[in-house]
Amino acid sequence: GQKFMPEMMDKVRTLRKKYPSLDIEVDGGLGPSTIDAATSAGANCIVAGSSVFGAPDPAQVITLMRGSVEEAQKRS
Ligand SMILES: O=C(CO)[C@H](O)[C@H](O)COP(=O)(O)O
Repeated sequence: GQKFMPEMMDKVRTLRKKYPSLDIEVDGGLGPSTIDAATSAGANCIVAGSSVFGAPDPAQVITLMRGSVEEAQKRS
C-alpha cells in the first residue's frame, strides 16, 4: 500500500477546524504506529489494508484504531 504521508496531516487539521462534523478519511499506511497522527489531526474514517490483513490478530488492530478515533474525538 501507499506509505503514510505525515505532511498531509496539516491539511486534515485545517479541514477539521473548519468543519467540525465532516467525515475526513485518511488512506495509506495506517496502522498502530501511524494512527494517532491521523486521528489527532482530525481523521475519523480510517482505511487500512496491510496493517489489518497482515496482522496475526486483525480484530485487535481494528479495535486499537477505533479506540484512537474515539480518544481523539473525546479530546476535541
Ligand atoms: O484500497 C486501497 C487501494 O486500492 C487502499 O489504499 C489500500 O488498501 C491501503 O493499504 P495500506 O493500508 O496497506 O496502505
